[in-house]
Amino acid sequence: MSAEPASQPAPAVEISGLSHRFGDHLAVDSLDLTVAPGECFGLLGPNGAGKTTTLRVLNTLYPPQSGTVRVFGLDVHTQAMAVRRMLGYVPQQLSIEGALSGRENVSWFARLFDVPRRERAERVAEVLEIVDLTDAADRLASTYSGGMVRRLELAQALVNRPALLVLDEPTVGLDPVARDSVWARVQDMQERYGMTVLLTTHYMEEADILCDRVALMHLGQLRALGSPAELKTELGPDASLEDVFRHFTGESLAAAEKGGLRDVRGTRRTAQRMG
Ligand SMILES: Nc1ncnc2c1ncn2[C@@H]1O[C@H](COP(=O)(O)OP(=O)(O)OP(=O)(O)O)[C@@H](O)[C@H]1O
Repeated sequence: MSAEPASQPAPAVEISGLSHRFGDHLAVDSLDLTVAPGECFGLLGPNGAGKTTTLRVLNTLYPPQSGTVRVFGLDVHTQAMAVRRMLGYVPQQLSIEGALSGRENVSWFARLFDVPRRERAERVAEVLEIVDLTDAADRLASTYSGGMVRRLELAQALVNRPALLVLDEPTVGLDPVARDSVWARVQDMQERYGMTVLLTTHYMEEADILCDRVALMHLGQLRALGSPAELKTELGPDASLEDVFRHFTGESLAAAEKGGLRDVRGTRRTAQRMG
């Protein structure tokens, strides 16, 4: 009897022919993308490239208008609840409640994501420890610095031990030390639990260091795909990932960062409202 062929593990993310319109505007245009399990994958591109829209379809927030999106083989449209259980998501906008303590914020997410009641307190303490917020856990979140708020959001996203962690510009508006601290936690989690990470960032040096592969999007379309090293080598011996970005989008990073600053101001306004 011939042996059964070994079945391939499903990709962590499989996007085929995804398009998404807002009225007449085509925000995502026939996107095909596959992310392997365990990979750290960066979705890059200037403001308005379609990155957040893609993540929102993936996160089951928007139903796919055309094409298919699967997370570990599960269809985001027909198996949305099962997909949500596999996901941790840190959105661009702040998602924490300033009038609750750090611990209460994470506990609330643990309830929301069906972490069994008996395990909740322990899991909440575990993720607060991972993001180095144990000492501050019982302070109101409105007293946290920007970096602490981002680390708290990371703790929220991690509390259900997601197989896929989706981060939409998690370090925007943070100083370099706080940014490093967020990424160190993400890498630690990835190593500990073999998590797949899909992130967007406007910081090319971060993408270069952190990501196994990156996709460059522009005007809703995929323009380049590969490891940072491959993309840089294709462009020239001394090319940086910023050069690759400029080459494929025709935009300067300064323009992209201008949008980033807009986001920072928005983030800060939200933080002020919280506090
Ligand atoms: N809810 C919406 N209604 C109308 N247009 C939208 C909506 N959300 C996004 N868009 C438009 O779709 C396009 C893609 O937006 P998206 O937020 O996905 O881009 P992005 O690559 O994430 O940009 P950024 O880096 O600024 O976050 C943009 O032109 C944007 O203005």
